[in-house]
Amino acid sequence: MAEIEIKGVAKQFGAFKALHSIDLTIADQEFMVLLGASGCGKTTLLRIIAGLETPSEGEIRIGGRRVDHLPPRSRGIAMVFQNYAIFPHLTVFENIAFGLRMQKQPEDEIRRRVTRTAEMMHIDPLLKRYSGQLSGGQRQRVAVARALAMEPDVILMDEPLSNLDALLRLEMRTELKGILAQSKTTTIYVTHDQVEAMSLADRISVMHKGRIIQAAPPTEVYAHPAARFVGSFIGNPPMNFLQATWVSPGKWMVAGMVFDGPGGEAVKSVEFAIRPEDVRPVAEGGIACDVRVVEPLGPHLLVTCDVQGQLFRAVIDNDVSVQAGETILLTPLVDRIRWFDPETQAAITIRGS
Ligand SMILES: Nc1ncnc2c1ncn2[C@@H]1O[C@H](COP(=O)(O)OP(=O)(O)OP(=O)(O)O)[C@@H](O)[C@H]1O
Repeated sequence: MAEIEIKGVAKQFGAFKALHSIDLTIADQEFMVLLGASGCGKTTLLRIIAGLETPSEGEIRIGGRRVDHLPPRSRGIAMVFQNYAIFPHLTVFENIAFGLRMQKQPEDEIRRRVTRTAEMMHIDPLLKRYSGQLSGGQRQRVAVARALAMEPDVILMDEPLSNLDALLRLEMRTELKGILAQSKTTTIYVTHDQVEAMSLADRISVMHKGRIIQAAPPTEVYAHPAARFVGSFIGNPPMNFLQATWVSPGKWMVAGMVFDGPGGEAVKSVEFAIRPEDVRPVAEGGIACDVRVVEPLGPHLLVTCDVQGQLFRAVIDNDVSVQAGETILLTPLVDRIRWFDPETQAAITIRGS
């Protein structure tokens, strides 16, 4: 069992606070992705879990055992990093065996584990090759095989696919998902690529300025962002936000249309949000959108508009005739509308949404 518990973990670099009291529990065998823009603290959190960095505050437990005072080698983890430290002068076999030799495992055990993980990663025909002669994708597999050969409880990965070209990235992503699901390890995977995060994760922790803003399954993060930041970071193009004005309890005017929204005394102002794919063109009664740019995206059109001085993007079917300079009417799918508090930026939940 390798549940990972992170409690109140903070990290200060001089006067700069890189992490603010992080609380996160990753279940045994869960695939958790840390997602966020450059500098949000993902790598720092991963390095603290690995033991390569000491937290300024907080505790870390792996499988119930407190590890934050233990050296990396005693934590039962294996790591795969962006510049995956494959030794070019060693064969693939010796690269995969590297950690096992450090652990002084017996020779027949080393052979068994190297062969098994090489088969798993489809690099068994390459075992005798020198790693310097491999392609980027093959080197990447060697790095993952080396981590898996340790049979760790936990694998930590920091942008492991970022050096690969787009097609190889896609292939490796699919393979990694399958292999890690079989291997029964608990995985923490750092990326700033939201597509990678969505496709791999059981849960995504969205980080922003040293905090975890939301930790939830990918579909939940996408459909129900807990904060404005999450909606604006996840999704390509991201969520649209429009100002709303109060009409009467539970009714809000948004760009000339009235919608049911948050009610109650406490709600004084709200922001309306809708994903670009959750609007439909209508002949009358929609939000008036002044079309600025139309971009064909294969099956869809990306239409960038101005709505009363606010940027609004719509993804609509490519059989709709629309041109820059026109005004079109778009109506949002009512069950996809989300509301945010402009002050706290937190999502306001209303019944049924
Ligand atoms: N050793 C250090 N000394 C001072 N500041 C640091 C140190 N390491 C990281 N930081 C700062 O802490 C913040 C978080 O860095 P971190 O590397 O964790 O971000 P990240 O989200 O992984 O970004 P990236 O995707 O660019 O790797 C950054 O502002 C970084 O400049």
